[in-house]
Amino acid sequence: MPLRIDVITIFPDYFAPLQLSLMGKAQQSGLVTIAIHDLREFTSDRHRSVDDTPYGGGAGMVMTPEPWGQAIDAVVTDQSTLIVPTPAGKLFSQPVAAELAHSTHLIFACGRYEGIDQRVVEYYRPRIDVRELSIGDYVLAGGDVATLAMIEASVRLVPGVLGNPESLVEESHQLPGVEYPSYTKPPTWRGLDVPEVLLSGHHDQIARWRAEQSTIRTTHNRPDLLPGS
Ligand SMILES: COc1ccc(Cn2ccc3ccc(-c4cc(N)[nH]n4)cc32)cc1
Repeated sequence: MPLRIDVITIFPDYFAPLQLSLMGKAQQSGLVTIAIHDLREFTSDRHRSVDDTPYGGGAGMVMTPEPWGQAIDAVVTDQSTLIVPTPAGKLFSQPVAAELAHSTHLIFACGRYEGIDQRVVEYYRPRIDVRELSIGDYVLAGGDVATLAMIEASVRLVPGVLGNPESLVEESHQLPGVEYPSYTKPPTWRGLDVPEVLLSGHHDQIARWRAEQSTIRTTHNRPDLLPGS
């Protein structure tokens, strides 16, 4: 059963990259189907408006609920998971990507302006799985880039999408800490040599060196990922 993804956005062109590379191959292979929907197709006024002023005052505009209700109703089933990117959401992570990779149907609601009227989340929450997700503690201009990141991180975990599933085992965020540094040819580049141990053929020494390098890198860059932190 392929993973179906429906993306609802006012900027469909943001999702052209999903036709390229691994994401494109995943769709051609039939493992994943991705459909992009323009929210403005679900408006009913002459100006195809999707936003209005916020109740309670405040800067900016808020996206009105009805176009979202029409758009989500057009694709939702009882198997759907509705994902709403937002700076206020739970943090997206590799474990969350793995969960999404094993879903049946994902609907991404890509907001803009200051976000989407909260009643959209409130309306669907009793009916289907709804997840408000952040991709990090910084503020984007909308949910589109967050959706691209979450789709890429999740689809690459769909069984069969990655040619070599072996590469999933060692990568960062699956094992404690971050991955060790990588090197390839040439053995010397602008006077810089590849660490000798990697050319030695001693696989247990290489494994030990890589584990040490992972700990050094994690301690320096991501002490929060160290065991017991
Ligand atoms: C209340 O403050 C703001 C609220 C929203 C915005 C812009 N914006 C509109 C929709 C939307 C969806 C997701 C995100 C987002 C997600 C992450 N991790 N960073 N930024 C940002 C979004 C600006 C400010």
